[in-house]
Amino acid sequence: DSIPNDDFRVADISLADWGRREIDIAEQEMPGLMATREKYGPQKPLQGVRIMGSLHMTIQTAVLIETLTALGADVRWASCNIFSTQDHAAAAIARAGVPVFAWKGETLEEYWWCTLRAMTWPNGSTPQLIVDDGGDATLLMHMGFGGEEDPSRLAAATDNKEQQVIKRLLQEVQQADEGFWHRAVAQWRGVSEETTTGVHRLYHMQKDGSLLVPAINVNDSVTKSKFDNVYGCRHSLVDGICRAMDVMLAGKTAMICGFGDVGKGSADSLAGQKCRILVSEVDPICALQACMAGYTVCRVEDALKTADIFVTTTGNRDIITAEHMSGMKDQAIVCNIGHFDNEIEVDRLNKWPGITKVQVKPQVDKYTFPDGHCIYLLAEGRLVNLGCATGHPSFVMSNSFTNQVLAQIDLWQNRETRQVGVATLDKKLDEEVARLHLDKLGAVLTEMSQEQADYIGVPVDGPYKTDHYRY
Ligand SMILES: NC(=O)c1ccc[n+]([C@@H]2O[C@H](COP(=O)([O-])OP(=O)(O)OC[C@H]3O[C@@H](n4cnc5c(N)ncnc54)[C@H](O)[C@@H]3O)[C@@H](O)[C@H]2O)c1
Ligand SMILES: Nc1ncnc2c1ncn2CC[C@H](O)C(=O)O
Repeated sequence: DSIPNDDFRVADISLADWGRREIDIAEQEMPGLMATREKYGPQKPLQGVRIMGSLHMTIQTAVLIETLTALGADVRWASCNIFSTQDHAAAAIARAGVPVFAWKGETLEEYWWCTLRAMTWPNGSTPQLIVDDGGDATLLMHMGFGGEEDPSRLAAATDNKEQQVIKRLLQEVQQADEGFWHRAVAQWRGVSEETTTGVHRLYHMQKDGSLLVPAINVNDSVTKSKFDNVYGCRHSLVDGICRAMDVMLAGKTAMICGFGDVGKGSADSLAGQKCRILVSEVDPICALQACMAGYTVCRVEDALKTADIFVTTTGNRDIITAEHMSGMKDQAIVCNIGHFDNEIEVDRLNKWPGITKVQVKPQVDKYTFPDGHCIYLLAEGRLVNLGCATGHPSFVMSNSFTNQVLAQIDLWQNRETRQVGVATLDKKLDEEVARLHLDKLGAVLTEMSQEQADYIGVPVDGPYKTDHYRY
């Protein structure tokens, strides 16, 4: 059980030493973050800044947190997924004195309670900056603010369980302190968003005029999305499926839904294990890319009788329906590596007439349909690499998180002038992040002569590409 405490809540604080030992290893694999501590540590650019994070509480995130505190920040943290916390990482961070509210296997009510606690300092103050992953912290701030503008918004009925949980929590806050969210937004200077789905949410709010603060889209730094989303998933998808099912992958047929950054890495992950790869796509360009990779492009419904493994990677909803699962091969494995669990119709699966569900082990559920065939759903449709394994390894997360730290510094240093809206980091910073990670791999860069630089029209020291260049 989690251990109640005045200003942190983790599963088991006695795991802290184990967490610390693994953080020590991770630091050796995260040169970008360690270089950022060395470069910016002395000047403490985030001195005293209240930063709240809503981002998977993993060993890698622990190194991010301790980089932010090394730069002077006053940090509080929650995870952005009910299954993604690594309890020994949370324990180590709590032991280091950072208020963290996260444990693997939170209920939805506990998840949103953790998010609110991470947002609320003991003296009642709230974050000046947010590090968000998927946009749940940004959502809570905006829904809270909106609920104070118009309380009927919180009273509006919804059949979505998570929305019900959030609205109940916000009504409790409103009863306790009706001006809380207006004061919170008045203190809030910006948010840096980690992932594709969270960035979609930000652009949507920018477009409908509801965005309340400046935001930096970290996902679209090349050294984030073309690394974490691709190579991180290539590494951690197969890890998640193997830890969950320990099934022989070679020779089996895998259906990858979506062939964007995550889909490309996911397809390579299972192709690397000699699976036959099918791909579904709505975008003809990505579909053509899948063909060029030698994969078969078809629809989910075309694969039901042939695919042994289904992986959703779209950031969209209802990709694998309950009907799809009712028509799948016996023993099919179904999982999602997109940010939210709505890619698979889990609620409708649970309500399917005559369905039976048996938990094989945590995050592995066996569903048997009335006709006798069964499917295995991993991590209840939540992102399988963090729910069934430990997510991406440290080196690739160092690229993502170095962008996060640079974004937090940028948001704070430009807080007086930056406009409300969504921006990305400069290409020079993107190239600097890549540069920080080359030595670790023994890469030796070539330097252009001035004549060469002039010939291709770029500065000798970069930026080396135009803003519209596609890597
Ligand atoms: N689990 C992880 O470690 C991890 C890491 C990075 C990103 N993500 C998440 O993964 C998701 C995908 O991210 P991305 O960067 O690859 O996005 P992306 O936009 O590059 O790719 C998504 C692809 O899905 C396709 N798609 C959309 N609807 C579809 C449908 N109905 N059927 C088939 N294809 C469809 C799109 O055309 C697009 O090519 C997001 O939710 C993102 O937040 C997860
Ligand atoms: N090890 C990890 N620590 C923190 N975040 C991680 C890790 N592995 C993947 N991610 C990113 C998840 C992705 O950004 C998402 O949440 O959609």
